[in-house]
Amino acid sequence: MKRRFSIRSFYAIRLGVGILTVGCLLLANFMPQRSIQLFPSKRITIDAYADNLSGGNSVARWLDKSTHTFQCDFMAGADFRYCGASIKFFDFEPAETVVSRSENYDYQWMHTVDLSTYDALVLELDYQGQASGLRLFIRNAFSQPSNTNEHNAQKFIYQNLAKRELSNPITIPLSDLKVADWWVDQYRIERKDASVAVDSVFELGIDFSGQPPLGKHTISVKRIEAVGEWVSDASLYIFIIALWLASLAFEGGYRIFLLYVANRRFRHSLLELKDENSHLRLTARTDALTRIYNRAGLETLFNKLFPAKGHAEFTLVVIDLDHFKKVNDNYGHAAGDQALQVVSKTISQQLRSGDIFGRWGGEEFLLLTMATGVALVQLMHRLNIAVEATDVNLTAGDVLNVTMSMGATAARKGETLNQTFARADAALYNAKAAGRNTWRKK
Ligand SMILES: Nc1nc2c(ncn2[C@@H]2O[C@H](COP(=O)(O)OP(=O)(O)OP(=O)(O)O)[C@@H](O)[C@H]2O)c(=O)[nH]1
Repeated sequence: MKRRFSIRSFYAIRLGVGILTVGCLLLANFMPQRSIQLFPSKRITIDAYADNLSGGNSVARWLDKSTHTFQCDFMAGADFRYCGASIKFFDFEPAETVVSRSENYDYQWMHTVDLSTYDALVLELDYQGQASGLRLFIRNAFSQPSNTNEHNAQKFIYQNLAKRELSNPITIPLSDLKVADWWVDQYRIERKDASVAVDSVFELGIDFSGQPPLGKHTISVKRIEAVGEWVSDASLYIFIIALWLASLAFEGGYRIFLLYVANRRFRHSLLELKDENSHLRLTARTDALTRIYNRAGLETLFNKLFPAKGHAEFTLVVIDLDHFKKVNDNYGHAAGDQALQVVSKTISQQLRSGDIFGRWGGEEFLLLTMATGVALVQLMHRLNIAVEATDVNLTAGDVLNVTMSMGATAARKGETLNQTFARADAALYNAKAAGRNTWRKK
């Protein structure tokens, strides 16, 4: 299996993730802020209003609509003096954007803006007058069954702006905004609903904090913008941590996978070695021509049985093909080989599973059998008859029959292989002397 990753690849991945981390941090620092211009805009109306709408004497009027400059003329009369400008959002472009509420003004709010993904509001205002400061206010749609459509019942959020701040653009973090106490009191808002929300803003306004001094005050609303980061610090850090965790998890997982593969390969080669080993052991003990035990194989087994533990427990039989030289001389060596193969197969077929049969060398075989007495006699006869009756069909087309002579002897207690073998060999000699194709026992 081809390895796609090496340890060096992991270092490369770590370096890549490191570079990506630094890149993200730099990008987050140098990336321009995300912003939305709320004012001026074509899809808004800005209207100036004052307490003369509710029975007071203060009036609001536009001095210059093109610069959104209006004047509040506070006059005594109302219990609570007010005057300001209100910006409302639309999803279409209204015919007129700069209006006065006293002129046939429609209160319905048309469209909401979600500012919750921003961090701050930036305001540019101009103020001429004797008040200590102005107030930015926001109304966010607040749906309670009882007050769904009532304009004043919508969540009122504000921040006071000191007069001295107004000479420059002011940045008001959204987290600095407050929910007005009067709104909470008046509408008996539960504490869980009394927190700042800017997800459905439908009105932004500039008016006065507290009770402003009587007289004329001039306000120009130049610009209102919401600004924020493209990616919050929290998201950025979560992303970086997730990136590292993912790369480390990948690395860990892949290392485990590599270990698993290496382990499997190791186990596989171990099995192969085992197979090879047993194959070698088998070949070392097997005769290449006849596929029965060879001399080494027989000796290994005989070493466990000799010196003989008991008396006449088993019989050792030496088998020798008769006049085999003639077979070779008359039919050729290859025919002799074929005869050896056929004879060893024929003998094997006559044996029991406990019998040990192998080629001792040349045309000589050894058989160690548990058969003794009558069983041995029967076996010996059977073997002589079977071999004699088996045709050796030579490749050249000739059919050959071979015979064999056998010498058998029972192993005596304490005897070595050589001692038993010598007696069996003497018995074989007797069989040969008796005319061959027979067996003798000693
Ligand atoms: N084809 C072949 N011949 C073999 C092999 N091993 C031994 N021989 C031959 O077997 C013959 C054995 O001959 P001898 O020992 O003289 O005995 P024999 O001709 O079988 O006669 P007796 O044993 O007296 O019956 C020799 O010609 C060997 O060359 C072998 O692996 N293949």
